[in-house]
Amino acid sequence: MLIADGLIKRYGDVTALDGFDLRVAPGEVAGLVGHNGAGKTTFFEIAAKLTAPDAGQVRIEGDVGMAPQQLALYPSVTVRETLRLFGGLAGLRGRALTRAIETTAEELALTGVLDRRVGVLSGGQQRRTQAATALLPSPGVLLLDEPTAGADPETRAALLAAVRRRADGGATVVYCTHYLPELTELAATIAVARNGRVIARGTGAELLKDLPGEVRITVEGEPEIAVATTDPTATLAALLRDLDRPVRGIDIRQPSLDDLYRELSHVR
Ligand SMILES: Nc1ncnc2c1ncn2[C@@H]1O[C@H](COP(=O)(O)OP(=O)(O)OP(=O)(O)O)[C@@H](O)[C@H]1O
Repeated sequence: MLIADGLIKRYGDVTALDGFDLRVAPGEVAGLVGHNGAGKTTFFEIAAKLTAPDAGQVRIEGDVGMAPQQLALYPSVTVRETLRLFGGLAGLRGRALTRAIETTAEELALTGVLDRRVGVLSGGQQRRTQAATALLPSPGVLLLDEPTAGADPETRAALLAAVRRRADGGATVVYCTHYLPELTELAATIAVARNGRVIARGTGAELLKDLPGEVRITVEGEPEIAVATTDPTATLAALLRDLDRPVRGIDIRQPSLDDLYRELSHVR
């Protein structure tokens, strides 16, 4: 469980967090989205106790595993040594540590590179190694800051599956991304951050409920008609009733997470 309550964090005259609240339950993946500078990374740093808030608090049950946005790995040691180090720091020893390294390497497709030095790995392999350091000890709380940035589709799929598996095993996960379809794949709830606060929170369906979709109709000899509506079926029926020319095409577009994001961030 993770509860952040009224976090405030200032850097000089920049207010990075301005009353940031977030509650995430065990077994839940909360997708944290928001514009550059919204305060997501600052929240992670406070939750992981890397920095202290000026006000407010974070309550966490269990250990924290964090994959920071910037790769933070030692280039001159092997992947296996890296995982040994992080697993050891999390308290794993002996056979339990060896088994955790093997399982995590397997699920993140790192088995073939376990004995290669981190510095010679591809960007995607380094990304997976970074994620593995956080996932390996199966911590109670996972903070993942854009873990799939620059990852190819296979890497992305492996990472998402591994994250979902940890949540299904009871972990509390906060997953930061600018790539919204990932949140659907993760069956994540959503927290939208803006200017240092969480301004919308819920499941995708809850947040999309009041957002308009669009109905488009092409009628012979007329320009296309496009109508924004929260009730596409009723709107379509009304439009069809009033038309006296043959219809050439109908397109109904439901609102998407991208629309939600644009609406809430006012990025147009
Ligand atoms: N150590 C720091 N010193 C000064 N300012 C900082 C520091 N860390 C963050 N900030 C500022 O705080 C604000 C929030 O930054 P933060 O990195 O938390 O945003 P973010 O939502 O993670 O952005 P991004 O999507 O770009 O990763 C920004 O204006 C940033 O410049």
